[in-house]
Amino acid sequence: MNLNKKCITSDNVNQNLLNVKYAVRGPLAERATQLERELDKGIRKPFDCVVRANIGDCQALGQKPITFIRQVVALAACPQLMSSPDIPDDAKERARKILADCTRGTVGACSPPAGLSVVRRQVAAYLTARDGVPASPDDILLGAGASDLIKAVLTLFAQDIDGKPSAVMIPIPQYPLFSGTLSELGVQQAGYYLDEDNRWALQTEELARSWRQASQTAHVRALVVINPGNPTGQVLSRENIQEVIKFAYEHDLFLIADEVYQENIISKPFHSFKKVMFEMGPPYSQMELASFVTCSKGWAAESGMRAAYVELLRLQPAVDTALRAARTILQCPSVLGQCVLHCVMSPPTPGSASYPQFIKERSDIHRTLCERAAVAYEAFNSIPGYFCNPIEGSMFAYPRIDVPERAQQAARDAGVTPDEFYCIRLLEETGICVVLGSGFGQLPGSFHFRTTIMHSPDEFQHMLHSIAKFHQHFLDQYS
Ligand SMILES: Cc1ncc(COP(=O)(O)O)c(C=O)c1O
Repeated sequence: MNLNKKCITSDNVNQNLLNVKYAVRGPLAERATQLERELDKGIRKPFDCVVRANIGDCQALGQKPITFIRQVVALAACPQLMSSPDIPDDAKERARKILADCTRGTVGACSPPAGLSVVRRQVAAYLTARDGVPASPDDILLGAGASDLIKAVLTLFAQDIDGKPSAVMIPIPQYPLFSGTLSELGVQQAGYYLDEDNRWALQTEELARSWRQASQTAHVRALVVINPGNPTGQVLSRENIQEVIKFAYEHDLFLIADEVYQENIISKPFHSFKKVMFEMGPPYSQMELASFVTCSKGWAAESGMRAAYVELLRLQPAVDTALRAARTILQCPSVLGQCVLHCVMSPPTPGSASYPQFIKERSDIHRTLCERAAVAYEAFNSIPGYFCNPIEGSMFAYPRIDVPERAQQAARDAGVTPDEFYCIRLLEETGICVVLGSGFGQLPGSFHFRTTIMHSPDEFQHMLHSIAKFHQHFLDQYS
């Protein structure tokens, strides 16, 4: 073997991997890390610290974990704590209940690949209460976060048919888990634009346009909807969901409903796709559906625990078997993560020992979310050249920015897109790290960035103030 010659190179590696992009942790985030190191070394910058506004990870921004969840996890991991007088009885009961379903009563042993039965039953009970339609634990698969499960479901479409590639419809803007995973799998993306001038509504004419265009070269197989939206923060109305379901029915599309922000609701009620499908009755209530919820979001915000579920409805048994066989190879999702999911699906109820503290913690988190959404909306819309839709759900603002023509030219000269140019300048001059709109997709000629809104009040105010000041300076330079 010639050791100077690599066995695997960019020419012979799986070419799909070379196309994977995930802007949330892309070059801008890497530069932010570098800037932090430079600040640590005492190198002077126009700012004192880097503000991470790129990731939707609430605990990374200072949100405290829910005590009940952590007590159950601690007990499950270390049952000796059962004798502790400091932990309430309902947390102990919960841990005992979960451990009773673990092999030999330990979270150190693998669960079945689909997840512990006790957890899947709890998910089904939660869904039954949420939708008013019986859910079955047999339709639930647990995973290491929604990312893991979404990838598993998208893999089902990585198949050419009669020599024609498959395509999956995704919103633009979208969370780049979808575009990145489809690139990795070699599945075509059929983007449909959300209507920014109409609170990011999902227009069926646009779905039809996207479908027609993609159908010229591919078999369009599935339709992804992210509701509440990331990065767009809209919550779809029931009527809008009905239109989407009808569209999917008429075009033989498998529905993929990413509903991970269903508990991050600010100003508009959330309707699950499943509930609306069942309310519509046959034939819509008989369609295939995959819907996802994760512990990374909502009030739990336990991203590091990597726990989520997918509910899979009316899959052909052979497809269900194939998907489950593929999941078997991965052994099982983290059993501690499954404990978190159990708590999220069934939090303390009135009358239980943990309830008062739980309800306070959960209400504080929700109040913070609503306050930040209102502040961000006001602040962004008060900056000349900025436009931001109301943030109805999720935990992001996605303002549109008028980038002056001279700045667009400067960006072209620098070989970057105008939004990248803007975001790099913002980072270098203020230390604020956002995610450029190109990472999510945007109408050609429009420019955005996404920022998380879950910072502490002081940091958030400082951030909004710095962005406004930066923008004025940018305009002075390029207008
Ligand atoms: C819309 C959307 N879907 C899925 C995910 C994946 O979440 P998880 O942490 O459970 O993998 C995220 C994470 O940010 C998201 O924003």
